[in-house]
Amino acid sequence: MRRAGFLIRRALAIHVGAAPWAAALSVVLMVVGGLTPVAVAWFTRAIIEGLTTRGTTEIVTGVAGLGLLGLLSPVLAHVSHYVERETERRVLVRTQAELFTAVSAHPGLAELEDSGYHDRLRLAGEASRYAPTQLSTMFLGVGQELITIGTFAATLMVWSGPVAALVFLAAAPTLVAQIRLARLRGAMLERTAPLFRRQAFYAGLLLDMRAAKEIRLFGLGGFLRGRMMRELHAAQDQERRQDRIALRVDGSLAALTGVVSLIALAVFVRQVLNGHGTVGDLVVVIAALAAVQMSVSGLVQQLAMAGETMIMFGHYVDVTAAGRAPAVPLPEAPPLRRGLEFDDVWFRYSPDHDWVLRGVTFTIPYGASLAVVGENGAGKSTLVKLICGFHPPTRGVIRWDGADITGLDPVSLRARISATFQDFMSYELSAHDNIAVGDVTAADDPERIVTAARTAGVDDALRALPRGYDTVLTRAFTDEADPSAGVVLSGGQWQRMALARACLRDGADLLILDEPSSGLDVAAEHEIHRRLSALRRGRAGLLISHRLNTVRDADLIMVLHDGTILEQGDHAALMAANGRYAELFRLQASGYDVLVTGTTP
Ligand SMILES: Nc1ncnc2c1ncn2[C@@H]1O[C@H](COP(=O)(O)OP(=O)(O)OP(=O)(O)O)[C@@H](O)[C@H]1O
Repeated sequence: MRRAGFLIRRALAIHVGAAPWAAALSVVLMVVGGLTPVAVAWFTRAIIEGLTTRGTTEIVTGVAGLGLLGLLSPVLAHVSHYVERETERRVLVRTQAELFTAVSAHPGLAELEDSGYHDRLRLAGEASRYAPTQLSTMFLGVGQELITIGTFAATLMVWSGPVAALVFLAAAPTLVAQIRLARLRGAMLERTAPLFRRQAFYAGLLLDMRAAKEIRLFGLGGFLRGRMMRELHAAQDQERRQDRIALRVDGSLAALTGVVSLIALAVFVRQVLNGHGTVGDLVVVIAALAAVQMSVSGLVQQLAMAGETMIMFGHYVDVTAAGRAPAVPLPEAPPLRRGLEFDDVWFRYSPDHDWVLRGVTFTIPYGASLAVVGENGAGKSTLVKLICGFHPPTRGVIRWDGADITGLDPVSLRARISATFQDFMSYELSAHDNIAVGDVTAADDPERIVTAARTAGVDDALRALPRGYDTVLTRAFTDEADPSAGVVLSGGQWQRMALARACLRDGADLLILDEPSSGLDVAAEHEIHRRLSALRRGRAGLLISHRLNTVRDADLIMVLHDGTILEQGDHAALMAANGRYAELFRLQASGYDVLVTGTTP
């Protein structure tokens, strides 16, 4: 109950904060709406009493009252509709801003890699569109129904206290049942969330341009569609089961209320026949019974929806509350002058996973470069995620100029790092914007964008596009008037774009390059590495690569194997040691000779 109260207060706060005048108007409309049915009943009674007793004043009062209500009601219905729509719009602006601020405020990746968080996020996203408005509207709706029921209760009491009590007691089980049903429905929504998420995933995959080639070549359409439909059927089965329970409960309780109203009506008709009351009184009683029945079913609907909406809104409140800035702001990361140090770092993605890093210790002195090599899954990219503060080390410390990075403000730390990730993004934006996302402060400085593109060796290719740097790099949003407007780059060109993004942050203290040239041809790779080693100069550099010819210039080379450092040293030392590095280097060099000269050494 305390949680329900908290959620309603939060929804009302969003409503009032987004549209204060609309909230005030809604309260007025609620009171007017709640009093209207009883006013209609009493004015009708006045007319009937006037007609039977020839009382002109009563007839005039009744007709004037009904006429006024007849005029006001439709106008107020339109005003109310407008106020609701305007409130929805303003609340949506507020909730979308709040939700996406919270999502991007998460400093790490742990939440985003958690499927439970994605379910909550999906529900929170849905809730942000309607829940706060619906909850506050329901709160007002319940208020309106209670005013109507209260005023009619007083009316029925005038004629027969016990019958009035019976009518209201009959409504009690309905209300209790609705609260139970709302809980069941909430639990059902949580069970169906993962099913709908997977259904959306398969649907998205079927529509994804990047997946289109493999889906067609491997004939995956039917397979993926089958999985999508399986998830949809499973989710709908849960919904159907819930709807059938609601049908049984609601149907029985509605019949009970109907029977009780019928008994009450028979009692009142008998009372009038026995001379205790007039035809006008009977009209009011009939109106009261009908109104109470309507209001109870209105309340039932409001409460049924309120329970469900509250659970959905709860996800919104939880998601937006998490990821807020810490109460005590962390100190900013200082400029890197000494270096970056890993001190006995152990890491696993969760307690259920195996260790990925097992006691890794190394230092990248400022001004020097470290190259990390090792087989697939050795933990190389995980090192990058830890340096960027996406995950904290499970044990051990990473120091940035001597300071533990978990104690530093992550935003300021990342501002001092530039990186190309192995799984870099290809944004469906213009070529200019695709580079500018590396440092949005350069968005209005074409000179910096072009310089970065030149360093990454992609400037010529971008100039040759139909609209140069303004060409949109996707065919998904093509302009019908100009079909050449959208262009798709090659894999290697996209990799250069990712490099250009990293080059744009030319003031960064640490440059991280994770497989920066895996998609480039041999000549291009050589050229790019020449430029990148110039870029690394005068700062700390971390290069991860499977192509050992690209790492030989690094000051220190580290071979990672199953999360531990197998060997380290510069190229010459490692070759002399004749260990794993030397073995791999010779293997690759022989492959290269076969490729280039057609001879084996
Ligand atoms: N988000 C994650 N959650 C759980 N396990 C993960 C996650 N990311 C990576 N791993 C696991 O961590 C291990 C190391 O992965 P990592 O990407 O660091 O390897 P890598 O050395 O960069 O490999 P590659 O050369 O193939 O890029 C792998 O076993 C991988 O399955």
